[in-house]
Amino acid sequence: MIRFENVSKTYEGQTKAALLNVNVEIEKGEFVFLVGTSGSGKSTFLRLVLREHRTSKGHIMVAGKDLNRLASWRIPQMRRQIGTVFQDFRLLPNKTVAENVAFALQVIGKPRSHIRKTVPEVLELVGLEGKQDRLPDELSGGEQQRVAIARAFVNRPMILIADEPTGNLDPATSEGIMKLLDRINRTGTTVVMATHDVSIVNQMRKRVIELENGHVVRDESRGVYGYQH
Ligand SMILES: Nc1ncnc2c1ncn2[C@@H]1O[C@H](COP(=O)(O)OP(=O)(O)OP(=O)(O)O)[C@@H](O)[C@H]1O
Repeated sequence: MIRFENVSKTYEGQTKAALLNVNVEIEKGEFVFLVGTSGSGKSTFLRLVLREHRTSKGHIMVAGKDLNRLASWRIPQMRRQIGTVFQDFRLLPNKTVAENVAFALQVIGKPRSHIRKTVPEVLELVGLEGKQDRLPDELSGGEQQRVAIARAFVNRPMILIADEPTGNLDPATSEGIMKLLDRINRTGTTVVMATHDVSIVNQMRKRVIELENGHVVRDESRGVYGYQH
């Protein structure tokens, strides 16, 4: 589903590479944690998958397509297949819960009848039934993140990218969010999540890819956050 072939990325004006000779293959339906200290290259990895940046060297294949060869006009179409969730939720503050989720479908031209049917379904899936008319600031952080996940998933993307989705949440709330991401993963969606959350990684026992100074230094199935000694 996602393949990095000898990928290096050096940002403009920088001498040090943010990623260096990264080779990674993520299969359809996998759940992968990306870990590593601040600045190790996790966000760069995710941004390259979204084609927010180009590689400096090497190739990235997403669903069989080489991102370097993708015409610019095809990028929005490619991104529709990838849902994104961030630490800071990024909801539209003046739209209700339902409107935030519906908006994701409106912008890709889905018919109104489809939106009317799909939005309540996905709100139920994320556990927000009854809260569809609230504004984001009338919700807890965990609920806001559920809206963001509903919005990312409503279009049933092949891949869900989550950059520190529990970074602003307490441990109990984070656990609920992880259960939800796990449930989404079980529908067949490939999930790639960058995190610093030790206890979550240790609890979930999924594949762990660790980056250090832009290198992959560890790639373990059913891994833990740090090395086991
Ligand atoms: N837009 C940019 N321009 C220049 N350098 C950048 C840019 N974005 C990231 N970098 C550099 O690339 C390296 C990797 O950064 P990246 O954001 O990928 O790390 P990270 O592992 O996601 O860190 P964090 O856990 O703090 O989010 C760092 O040295 C960073 O300073």
